[in-house]
Amino acid sequence: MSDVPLRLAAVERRYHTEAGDLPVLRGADLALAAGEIVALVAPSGTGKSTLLHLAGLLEKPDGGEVFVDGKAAGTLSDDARTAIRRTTIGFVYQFHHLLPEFTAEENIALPQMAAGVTRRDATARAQELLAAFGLAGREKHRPGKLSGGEQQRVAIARALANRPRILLADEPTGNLDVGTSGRVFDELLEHVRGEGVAALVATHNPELARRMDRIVTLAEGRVVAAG
Ligand SMILES: Nc1ncnc2c1ncn2[C@@H]1O[C@H](COP(=O)(O)OP(=O)(O)OP(=O)(O)O)[C@@H](O)[C@H]1O
Repeated sequence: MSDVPLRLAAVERRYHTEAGDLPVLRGADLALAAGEIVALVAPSGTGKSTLLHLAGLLEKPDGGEVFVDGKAAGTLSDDARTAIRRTTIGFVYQFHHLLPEFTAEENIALPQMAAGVTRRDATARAQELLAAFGLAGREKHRPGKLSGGEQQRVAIARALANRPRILLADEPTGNLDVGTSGRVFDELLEHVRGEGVAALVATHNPELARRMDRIVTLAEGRVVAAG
């Protein structure tokens, strides 16, 4: 295993629009050390989601390379990229994207079963995570029966279920009221630190950003250090 679970090297991404080419990332470099938690704080429209999609191997860069655990993603087959997304990377979004017809426990067990874990072990891990997030007793609830904060806790637990080395989060508490957001965010950080996961977390909230190890921003399509 590499000591640098995630590295972006000279990554470029442009979108083709009716008005012409829109260069969003223009040689972005970023390395996450094992267990390091980095905040990505940048104005709207500067490319935070784009960078997270590339880091998560959901899209391919137009130039440069993304390295996951030292492996150049561009050299991998689609199947190998999918396997890395399942086992090495966890994702949390602003909206929870839980499956409404499944219980909290099943939502956390299913991605583990997709990665080859037995139902029994996946359910045990789901229960352990739900308890760690203060949701013991809510295992059989469907997402619609949970509060916004509880839904987001389940989504975070799901992202950690396969013990990823990397967590990518895009405004993970952006949909919650201020008080709940702060609490859920602290729980996210506690569990990410506890499990030694490297994390890249996009947020508009400077107060939440300061709780992380380091803050970076985007300027002219590149990653630069922020205050
Ligand atoms: N699929 C696409 N096609 C064309 N343009 C796109 C596409 N996706 C993003 N863009 C444009 O690229 C730029 C960066 O978008 P991105 O979503 O990465 O920004 P962001 O920093 O995450 O913004 P926000 O903070 O508002 O979520 C924006 O100008 C956006 O309009």
